[in-house]
Amino acid sequence: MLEAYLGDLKIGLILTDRAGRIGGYTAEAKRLLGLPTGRSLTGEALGHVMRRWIQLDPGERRAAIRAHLRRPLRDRQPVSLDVAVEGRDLVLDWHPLTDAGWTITIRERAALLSEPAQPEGWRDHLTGLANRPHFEIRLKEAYARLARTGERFALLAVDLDRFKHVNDTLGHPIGDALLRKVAERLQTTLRPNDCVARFGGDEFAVLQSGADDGIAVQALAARLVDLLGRSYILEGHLINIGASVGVALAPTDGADSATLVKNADLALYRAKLDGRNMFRFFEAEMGARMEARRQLELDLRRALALRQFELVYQPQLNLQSGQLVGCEALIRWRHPQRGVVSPLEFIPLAEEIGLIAPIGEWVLRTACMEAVSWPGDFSIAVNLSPAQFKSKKLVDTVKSALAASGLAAHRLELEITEGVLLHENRDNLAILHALRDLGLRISMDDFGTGYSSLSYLRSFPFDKIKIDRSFVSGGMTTKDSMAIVRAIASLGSSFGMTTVAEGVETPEQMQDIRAEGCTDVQGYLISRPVAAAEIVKLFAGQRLPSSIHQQSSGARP
Ligand SMILES: Nc1nc2c(ncn2[C@@H]2O[C@@H]3COP(=O)(O)O[C@H]4[C@@H](O)[C@H](n5cnc6c(=O)[nH]c(N)nc65)O[C@@H]4COP(=O)(O)O[C@H]3[C@H]2O)c(=O)[nH]1
Repeated sequence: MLEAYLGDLKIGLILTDRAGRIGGYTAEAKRLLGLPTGRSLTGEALGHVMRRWIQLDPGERRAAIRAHLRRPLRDRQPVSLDVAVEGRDLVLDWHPLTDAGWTITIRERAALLSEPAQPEGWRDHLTGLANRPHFEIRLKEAYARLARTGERFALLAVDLDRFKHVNDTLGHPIGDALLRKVAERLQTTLRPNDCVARFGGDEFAVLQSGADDGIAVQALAARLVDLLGRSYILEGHLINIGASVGVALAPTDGADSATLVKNADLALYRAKLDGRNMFRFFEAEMGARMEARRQLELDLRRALALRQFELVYQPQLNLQSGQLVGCEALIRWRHPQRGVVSPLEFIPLAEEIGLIAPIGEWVLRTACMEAVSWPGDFSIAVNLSPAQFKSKKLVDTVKSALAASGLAAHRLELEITEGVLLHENRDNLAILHALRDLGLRISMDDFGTGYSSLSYLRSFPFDKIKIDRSFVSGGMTTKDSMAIVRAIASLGSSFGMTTVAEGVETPEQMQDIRAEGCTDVQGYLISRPVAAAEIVKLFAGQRLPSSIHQQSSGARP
């Protein structure tokens, strides 16, 4: 008989006939499958033998295993299955034989590892998920399977959004508990041959096998984002985090593990840049875009030292007096090859790579130095990015810029956006109060575009509200926009704040803004942002377009 013939070959091997009855097997196969040594398997149906240990699995997985095997076995295609039998991680491979039977090889995963590791050595200690070395082996196996059977697969790189915040505010024990919960949720999405791993920190990865169509991969990616983004309750804390997912498909997005991992990471990076809490599939141009960004980052790191920044100034007009009252400083980056780079392009990058503090300090010092030489009492407004509030030095930097330039504090205005007050940030509120105590003014920029603009007015006594230009020259219907402008202007007037309408481009817009009760305007109609020498001339001569003079003195054009 075959059993005697195969003897005690040290591999797990089972042969079946076309009807699925066992014709031969090795003792190792019995050992691995946890079957009693004395019992002969010859003539038994393989399905019957398998049922015993499939039964050990929870119901959901049992059905999944059957579904996983059904089609390949029917179509006589090779198929692999990962199962746990009596604590052993096994890999079973079915191969069709020419006589219509099958060979089934059974291997213990430990034997697949190059170094003799215990199962615990494959696990992430905190969550019990696979760890990176184990995941890499599974990836290699998936590639081997792909070569053998053509079975495609997907790699989903998962990163938690705002995890660091939970760790920082609620402490590491809660952070750890949260990671365990995330692991549990991830495991519920698994099918028999999938693998989920924690790479460390809040980085996870899922290997989705049998990903022959993008639809199944997309469904899993969407499910991960949804599942991990649902609220968690841990030790009485309601915790809301999100998850970003980057997807790379094998073999299209990577012919080897390293490329696939790199491309899934690029897609993940894109998901984060696009606003987090979403998934993105890898696209070939992501690599090129990443490279372009890396180059921009290198250039930006050198820009301060190479003196490539300059400031332009955009004046603001008081509607009642018809006089210019001050201006906003806006940064420009004059790059030798790229030309003038917009702050919208490089400020977010500077925030991300930690360069905003030195750049912001340069803006502040330069603006104060320039403004001190202007005639009269014109104010100078400087934008502060929320990231600048992270530095403990902000108040000292402002103090020092005022002292070094000799600019009177009441002439300096700092513009902040809602990011500074998001989540009722107490530290930032304390910094704002300390800044105001220096005698300068604080204004709320881009008002009306945030989530809860009105509530910010309650949390801090702003001196000025700047109404976002989308309400003035943006796409909203004029009627709706003007209703909002009117509401903000009346709010400002009852709080005793100046209200500046931004982005005024036409005499008609200016006329409407005046009718709604705003106190000041800023926009291309008054002047585009201009160089320092030019703003001095504007202030000295008050040379404004005639339509503005007519309007500001009350006449209708
Ligand atoms: N279509 C139109 N646009 C108008 C008009 N009037 C002014 N603008 C533009 O609107 C932006 C106003 O600045 P912001 O809302 O503070 O928005 C600023 C601000 O958030 C940021 N930014 C600029 N300079 C600095 C800086 O020194 N530090 C920081 N942290 N952010 C800055 O970059 C944003 C964009 O700045 P810019 O590109 O200079 O764009 C400026 C200005 O050129 C108009 O009538 N029509």
